[in-house]
Amino acid sequence: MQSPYPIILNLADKNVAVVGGGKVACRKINKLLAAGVRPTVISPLLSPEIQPTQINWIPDKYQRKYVENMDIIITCTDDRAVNDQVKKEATHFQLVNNTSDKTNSDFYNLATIKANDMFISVSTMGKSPSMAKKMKNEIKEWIKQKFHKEFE
Ligand SMILES: C[C@@]1(CC(=O)O)c2cc3[nH]c(cc4nc(cc5[nH]c(cc(n2)[C@H]1CCC(=O)O)[C@@](C)(CC(=O)O)[C@@H]5CCC(=O)O)C(CC(=O)O)=C4CCC(=O)O)c(CCC(=O)O)c3CC(=O)O
Ligand SMILES: NC(=O)C1=CN([C@@H]2O[C@H](COP(=O)(O)OP(=O)(O)OC[C@H]3O[C@@H](n4cnc5c(N)ncnc54)[C@H](O)[C@@H]3O)[C@@H](O)[C@H]2O)C=CC1
Repeated sequence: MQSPYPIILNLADKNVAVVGGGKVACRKINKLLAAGVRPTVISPLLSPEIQPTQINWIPDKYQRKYVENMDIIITCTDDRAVNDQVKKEATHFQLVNNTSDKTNSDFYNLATIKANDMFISVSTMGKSPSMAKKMKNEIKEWIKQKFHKEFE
């Protein structure tokens, strides 16, 4: 992403779908739950760490009809063709995070630190997610030492 536009979203009244129910879906779902969203999850299988009671689970393979009224769609199946299909079938008004193809994605997720009224995030603009995670952890340590704060 050459020229990103950074924002903080209020998703309280938005419909958010996650396509896929594996390891990556679990990470995205946890962040959505922390943002006060009850996501709709479309996946035949759910990883054991995902609590079915916390989501609206559609236990089926992706079909366009399941995401028609969604504002945001995060697609993270292990089938790249399905992820591409989700992106292709989305309307102009839907924002899609295609987790398996950063060149074909409307937005990226960030590595984040939340503490009281502070929200700190790191992005490598898609170049190295593991570096973003590493840097986030180093910043967290630095802030802890400097300000003696606890972080989520
Ligand atoms: C483009 C982006 C799209 C998006 O997901 O939004 C994306 C894409 C991809 N990630 C991949 C791999 C990994 N991602 C992580 C971790 C995180 N990934 C996150 C974000 C993003 N990942 C967006 C850009 C972020 C940026 O700009 O820096 C974080 C920051 C936020 C979050 O997910 O919430 C979160 C850290 C959470 C934290 O804070 O701890 C780890 C490490 C781990 O799991 O421990 C690995 C394995 C190691 C590695 O390969 O680096 C692959 C390769 C898949 C493959 O082919 O195997 C792709 C696909 C591709 O690059 O096209
Ligand atoms: N952006 C990121 O942070 C990262 C992205 N990835 C990408 O994410 C993909 C998924 O990785 P994991 O979660 O580890 O895989 P996983 O194997 O744990 O989970 C895959 C999930 O997709 C579901 N699924 C498969 N076909 C489906 C369909 N047609 N409709 C709906 N759901 C379907 C399965 O039921 C399963 O729950 C990887 O293939 C990789 O491309 C991988 C690591 C990090």
